[in-house]
Amino acid sequence: MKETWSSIASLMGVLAFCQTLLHTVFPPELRFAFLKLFSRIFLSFSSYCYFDITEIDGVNTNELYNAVQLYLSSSASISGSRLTLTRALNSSAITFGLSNNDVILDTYNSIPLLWEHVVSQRQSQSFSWRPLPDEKRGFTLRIRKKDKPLVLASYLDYIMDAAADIRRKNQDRLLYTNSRGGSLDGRGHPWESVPFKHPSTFDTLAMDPDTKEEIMNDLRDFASGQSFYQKTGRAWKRGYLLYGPPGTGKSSMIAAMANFLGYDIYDLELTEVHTNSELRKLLMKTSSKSIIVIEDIDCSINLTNRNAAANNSSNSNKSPKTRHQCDSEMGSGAMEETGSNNTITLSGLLNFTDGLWSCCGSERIFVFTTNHVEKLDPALLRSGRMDMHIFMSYCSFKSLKILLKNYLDYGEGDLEQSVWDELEQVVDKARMTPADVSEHLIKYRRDKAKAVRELIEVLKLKAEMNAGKRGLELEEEQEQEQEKRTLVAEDDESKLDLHEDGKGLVIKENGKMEHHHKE
Ligand SMILES: Nc1ncnc2c1ncn2[C@@H]1O[C@H](COP(=O)(O)OP(=O)(O)OP(=O)(O)O)[C@@H](O)[C@H]1O
Repeated sequence: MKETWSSIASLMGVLAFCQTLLHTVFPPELRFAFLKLFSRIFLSFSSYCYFDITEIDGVNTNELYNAVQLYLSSSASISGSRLTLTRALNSSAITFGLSNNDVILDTYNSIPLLWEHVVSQRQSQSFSWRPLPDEKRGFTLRIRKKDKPLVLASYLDYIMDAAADIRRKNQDRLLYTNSRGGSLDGRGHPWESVPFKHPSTFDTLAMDPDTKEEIMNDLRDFASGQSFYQKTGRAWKRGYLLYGPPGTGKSSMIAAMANFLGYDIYDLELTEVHTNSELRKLLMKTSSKSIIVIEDIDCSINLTNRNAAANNSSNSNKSPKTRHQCDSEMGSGAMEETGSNNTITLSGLLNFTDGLWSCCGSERIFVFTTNHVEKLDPALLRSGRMDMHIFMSYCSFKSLKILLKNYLDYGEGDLEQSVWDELEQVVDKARMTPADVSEHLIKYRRDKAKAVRELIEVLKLKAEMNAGKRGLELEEEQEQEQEKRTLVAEDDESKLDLHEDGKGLVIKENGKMEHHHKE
């Protein structure tokens, strides 16, 4: 035993001596050159080539490194045996990552690719304006030499796109508002943001399934249409007009759109914007992949103009009216432009949505909502400005089925056919909004059978009321028609009739006839 230890000690001594000799005979520069030469020879005989993607490129952060890290964190790579877990700021999702100096195999178009996460200690820095992390991190991609052109042409782009998608999905979406009277926050941003957590999706939205499918396809085409918009030279934007009575799901539709595409929402409160240049600044500060919403467009423009006019004339300090006040006060000339440069006008707004500014930003969706489509200026409705007009209607039978599924978990077979028939018969006539139906279902949701029974009763009552109202309206219309006819008849009699009968001018007034003979 003692002999073994003494031979190990003497071996170590010899090794230490050799190392000192090596360091003295071969200075570091020579050793480095030798290693380089060796690796070149190795690479020229190897059938693989290697790409290093370092975290920090010089002093700049390498975007590709972050993208690869995210890409490798996607579910496909969770099969690795040792992974790191992270949760980023502003995110509710946990992502997986490759551990230090671990490898993972990926395939792209059936080509095998090996990724290694290389982490080494950084040599201590003497002085730097921008201190670098202690660890030097990077990814090394190993591919077969013959696959190199294909990988370089599309694999890296594919990774960048996939990473952007993952980033969007992981990151909580934000809801931006400009309700600070146009002032900037501490960091000079005109928008305030809060995490956007509206749970509405196209699945929960109660509306005609065909229309829903059409809208979803339209959104899909838009989101994946970069090359189409580039090829045709059109601005990459799309406008939707949502109209219908209050409570039919316009706001829910916007939330569903945002959740479907993973876009942020900018809720543009026009009553807080006072000039066209303010509006331009706000729009310029929106990011791509976002939905810019202008709710109650009829009220917003009207209010601003009216306030501006009031301020100009009396310089009074009136507080802005709410949308609901506006709703009840709306006159028909809502969309008039003031023409003044200092005031936000319809044309100012339309100029932006028309694409004059779109050269500075792309992939934006505009959504305008209104409860009074008939009051909108035709300029706004012109095709090209609003690409799709979506009517959000009262609760139909198809919508009702979705609400019953959402709130009571009742599917086709869960209710007797006679109940479905009864619901189908009254729901259109009742003209209830999905909001009212939802309220009702929430109220009785603990007793599902009662909820349906009560709903049928309410629908019937509303249908009867509507029929009665319609009856009264019809009676009123008939009376008015009759009155009109009487007036016309009376008017006919009292009408002044002038004509020539060859002998002279004949004047017929109130049934009496007078002849004025020619001289
Ligand atoms: N089509 C719908 N599908 C599912 N839920 C709906 C629908 N319409 C309304 N609701 C329910 O009613 C509530 C109010 O609806 P929402 O605010 O989307 O209507 P709106 O048309 O935007 O109303 P307003 O014009 O008053 O803003 C929603 O939170 C949702 O629960």
